[in-house]
Amino acid sequence: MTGVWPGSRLRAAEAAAIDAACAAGDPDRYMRVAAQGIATLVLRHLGRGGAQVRRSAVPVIAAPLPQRSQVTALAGSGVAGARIVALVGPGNNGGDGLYALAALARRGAACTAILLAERHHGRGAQALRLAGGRVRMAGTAGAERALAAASVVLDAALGTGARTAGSARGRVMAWPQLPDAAWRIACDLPSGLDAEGEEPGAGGACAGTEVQPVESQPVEPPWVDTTVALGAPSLGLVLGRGRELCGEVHVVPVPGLLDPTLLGEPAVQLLSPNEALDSMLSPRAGDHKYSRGVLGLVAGSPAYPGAAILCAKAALETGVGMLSAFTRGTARLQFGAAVPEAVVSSRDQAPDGPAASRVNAWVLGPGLGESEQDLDAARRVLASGTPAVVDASALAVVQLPALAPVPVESPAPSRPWILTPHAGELRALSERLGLDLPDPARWPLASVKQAARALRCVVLLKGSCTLVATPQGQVFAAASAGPGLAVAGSGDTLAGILGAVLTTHVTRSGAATPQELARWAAAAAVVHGLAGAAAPGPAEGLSAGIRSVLQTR
Ligand SMILES: NC(=O)C1=CN([C@@H]2O[C@H](COP(=O)(O)OP(=O)(O)OC[C@H]3O[C@@H](n4cnc5c(N)ncnc54)[C@H](O)[C@@H]3O)[C@@H](O)[C@H]2O)[C@@H](O)CC1
Ligand SMILES: Nc1ncnc2c1ncn2[C@@H]1O[C@H](COP(=O)(O)OP(=O)(O)O)[C@@H](O)[C@H]1O
Repeated sequence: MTGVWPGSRLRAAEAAAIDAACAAGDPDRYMRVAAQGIATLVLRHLGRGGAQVRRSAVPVIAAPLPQRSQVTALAGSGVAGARIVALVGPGNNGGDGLYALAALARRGAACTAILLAERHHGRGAQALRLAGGRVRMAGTAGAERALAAASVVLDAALGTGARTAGSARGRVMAWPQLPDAAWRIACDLPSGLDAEGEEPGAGGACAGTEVQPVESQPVEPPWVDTTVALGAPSLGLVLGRGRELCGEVHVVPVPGLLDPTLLGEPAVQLLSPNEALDSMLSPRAGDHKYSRGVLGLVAGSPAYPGAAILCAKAALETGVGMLSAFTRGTARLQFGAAVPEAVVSSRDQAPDGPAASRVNAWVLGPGLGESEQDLDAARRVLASGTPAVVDASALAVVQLPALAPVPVESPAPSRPWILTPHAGELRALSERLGLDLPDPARWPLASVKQAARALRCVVLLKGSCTLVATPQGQVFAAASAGPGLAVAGSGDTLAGILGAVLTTHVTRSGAATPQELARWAAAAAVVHGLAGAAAPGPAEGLSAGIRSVLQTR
């Protein structure tokens, strides 16, 4: 897993190492390592990958869309003569950019640094000049020409220091438009994106929004094809607009820079595709359908028959031993015809009828509807204490725990549930139960943590980066999904994947800790995102996407 921290924590954890490098007479020691990482990613784009890039060849976050710039033809054509421009800000982010350009100029690229402010990193600029590169002020004819001709643009205007601008707040930097036709790479994070801000009250802004300088206009962060996080990724890359703007994210290790004791626990842990796929249990040689696990489904209603079908198909593709569906009316017939593998019973059989006796875990909610009769079935299942995914309209039956919140050290959850709201559903839950959560659309991390703590169960908040919190405050994240998943029925598919993962795990290993539940939930969300990328289009196709993703294991 890759830890993600607020920018201020990263800055605090690197301060001592940078001070020590200064005292030793080599203040730019870490900056040169970071710059080498940036340069090698540019070289890889140009078709001349270096060793460091091969080591970090798998990005921690894959681009949500195919690369947006149009310059794919350049890839493979090599570095000699490539026109590379860096937009250089006044701080150390600009220093990274200057040193990276210097490294690329030494490899034969035609490199120009465009200074966005008078103040800049002098030694970095000197290194660039010595390597044969040019330094131009923004707004000059030379700068404009270089920018227009660039095939690669490095955004090194602002990094994690953007928010702590201090005296520079109010001074507006020259901010040229990045050319669409160039491949764009950001140094640490797209400039002007806030790396901070987990919760309201800490300065107003939240991670992943544009920084708000006190007196000047907010800087509009650019979108880029690739972001190179230096040392470790900051929260701005996963929250808010981060997923939309940062493209593919690579972490360049900068050994010795970050002091682990000052860094502490990450705010969020990102699950990689491989880690997620490893959480998908394959059947063992001796398995039979019951040892593999039976998933119970309280879903579908005459008004919404399709959601239960999408959910069931996703669960079957992910892999369960058996699926037992409890539905009603005309939905029962439709479900039986569409999912012939399932045993279909009437809703009032859940969870005590014979067909429910072997159910190891439940999914409640997809297409359930709002009638009291249907919601009662969900209530009965929750009262049974069997692990459950609580989705869609079933969220309406969740109540606050009877006891005061948080026996934080409790090893197993008394409520082995995974709630799966999107921001609107979490807001509604918060209002109904008087939780007083911050707005989940604006403060996803704070709201999901507070919800999990108050409800004393695992909460998965859906979004472009899906966050899963335990009552103890640990948060896992899935950032594999693209906006193609924003289609009706996509959430039902996630519930099905999650139901299958939950069922197979609890059947094999028994009671689960909240941390295990949360990790499985994040794994399911990663697979959901990968399935969306493999099978773009209507949600019906996501089952085929799941199959192709799981075949890569
Ligand atoms: N010093 C080192 O050895 C290392 C530095 N690192 C880099 O350093 C960055 C942080 O550097 P800094 O702390 O210098 O901060 P930044 O370079 O991110 O930006 C802060 C600078 O920009 C100015 N500024 C901020 N907002 C402004 C605005 N709206 N208009 C005009 N000026 C504005 C501030 O006064 C300050 O000088 C990281 O993001 C990373 O890129 C990494 O390379 C790791 C190693
Ligand atoms: N822009 C986006 N980028 C990535 N994933 C998205 C985006 N929009 C939606 N999703 C994902 O798609 C799913 C939508 O779920 P939901 O809103 O419950 O849909 P429905 O109820 O129609 O099935 C969630 O898993 C969410 O994380």
